[in-house]
Amino acid sequence: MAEQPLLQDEADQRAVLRRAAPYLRPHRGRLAVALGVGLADSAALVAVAPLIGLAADSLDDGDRGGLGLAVALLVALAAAQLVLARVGELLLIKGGEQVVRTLREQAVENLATAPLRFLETHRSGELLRRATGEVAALAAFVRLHLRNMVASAATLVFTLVMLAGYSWLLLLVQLAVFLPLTLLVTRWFQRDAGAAFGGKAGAEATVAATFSETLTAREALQTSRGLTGWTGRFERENTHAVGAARRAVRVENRIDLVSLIEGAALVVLLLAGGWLVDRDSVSLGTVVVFVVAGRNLFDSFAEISQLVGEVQTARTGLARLLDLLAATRPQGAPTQAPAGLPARGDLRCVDVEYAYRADGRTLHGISLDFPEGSRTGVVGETGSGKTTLSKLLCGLYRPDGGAVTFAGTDLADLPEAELRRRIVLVPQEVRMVSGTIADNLALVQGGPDRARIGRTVDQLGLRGWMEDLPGGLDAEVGQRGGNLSAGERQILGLVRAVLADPAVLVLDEATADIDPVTAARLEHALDELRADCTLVVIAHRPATIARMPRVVRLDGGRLLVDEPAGGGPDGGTMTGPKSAG
Ligand SMILES: Nc1ncnc2c1ncn2[C@@H]1O[C@H](COP(=O)(O)OP(=O)(O)OP(=O)(O)O)[C@@H](O)[C@H]1O
Repeated sequence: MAEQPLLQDEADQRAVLRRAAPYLRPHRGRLAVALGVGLADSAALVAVAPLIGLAADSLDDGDRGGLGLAVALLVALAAAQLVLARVGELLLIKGGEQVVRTLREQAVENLATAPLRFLETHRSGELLRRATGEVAALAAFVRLHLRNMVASAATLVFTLVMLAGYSWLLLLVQLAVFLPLTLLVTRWFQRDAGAAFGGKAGAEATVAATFSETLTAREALQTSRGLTGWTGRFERENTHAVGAARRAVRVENRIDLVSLIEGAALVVLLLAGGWLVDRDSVSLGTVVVFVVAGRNLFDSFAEISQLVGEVQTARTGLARLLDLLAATRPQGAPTQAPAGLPARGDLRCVDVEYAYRADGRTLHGISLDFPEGSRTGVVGETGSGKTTLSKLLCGLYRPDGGAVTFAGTDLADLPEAELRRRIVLVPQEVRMVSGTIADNLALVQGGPDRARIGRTVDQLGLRGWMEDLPGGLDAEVGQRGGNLSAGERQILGLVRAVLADPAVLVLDEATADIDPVTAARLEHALDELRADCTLVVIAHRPATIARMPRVVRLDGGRLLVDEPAGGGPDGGTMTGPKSAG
């Protein structure tokens, strides 16, 4: 079984910043300037306390000149701080938003090129949540809290350094009360924060994924049994999510204990300061500096403590997003087609093995040649592995063993765009994007214009059908093509495939939802495709297979029959085991 990176509910929260570094790097200049201005802002704030201390000492000494200077400096500092605070905030928000934008774009790009198996293995709601919800939470953190976080941390450090310059003794007294208790509380918080916040985010993502499945599978769920069972599951997940949110709040509340510790530290500071002034060990101004700066100290610590929850949420979101980016990072994807790769060629699979699960193989040693221009029907009972084979033939899955090659080149060595130019799959369920029919047909590489679309519609004998559609080419297809019937979507899927003019066209039950008369007409038109287009048609409908000169039958993931239809000799190369079928 091919190794699939699986996303975990509780993201890896180690070294989050180091893992985020590649996304920060392009914006490091802007971020450095923003940080520099932020630090200058904090330094200006911290400088207020010594100036008030200077004013207090000048007042105590009757020094009017010193008092005037201190007041003038205070006014200048207040004005500078106002400007620095605003500029720093704007720069930091702008830098942070750029980083978030880079992450968002990368997530969308990675998901658009992620291997099909990765997308199939994860619930789309979960992927959506990581690629949009977590990014939105990060953007909100940047807008609302990042600046406060940086300013508070810088203020805390600068204040400690400044107070140490005034009186080691008073600082030690203050820290002896404040620090050990606060560290204990913080450690208590941190011990459970990762699991609590990760659990909350994971539980919310599960609810979101189930909700999005409710919307996509609502018809199936509307039977009374389906809905009851599903509602029960939704309730259980919801209860779990509420429990996880409560746990996160309880853990977050632990941080509030820091306010109590602050009060105790201030009382101790005033007692010790009064005693030291009484003994002339420190000046009155120094105690004033400690009281004023102490406020900064506690305020910034309180701010940090209050933001710890937000930081943890943002950190968890970032970690979940980074996990998604790591799991979907394009790995060694070829960027250039091998020199001389022809536009047309033989498709071949050699000893192909494939397993979805570790406990059982789906395809066993399939070897088949599809020479250029050949027409092959693939049949087999439900679950025999036809769709799996079609995805391997188109390079949407990588074989666990053996290889699929086009014109002698392993599909794994072809860049995605080159592969799609040559091999196109039309599945039973045709995907559409919102917009008009013309928009959907123009999605083909090269963006065909209306004239070319018109010619292809004519070629497939669909002119009348298209004209009967209200709005014709300009009809809105609705969300996921919901304004069209399943058969109409299939017809458009076929038109789109023919417009792509691939070397190999693989149809997996691509006409199953179309009425037999229209299907026969379309299939006849497909027979008339250019002679060098290889056609592989998977179908249960006998009339569809009857048109094929060669038939391959799968049974339990093994090649049972590979022979010209009706046992004739003109069905193309046969390399697999043959039987009478
Ligand atoms: N995404 C998947 N994850 C796990 N198992 C899968 C997946 N898709 C298919 N299978 C299993 O692989 C086997 C082959 O499935 P496949 O869809 O290839 O059969 P099929 O011949 O195309 O069937 P049908 O005629 O119903 O379309 C089945 O047993 C199926 O349960």
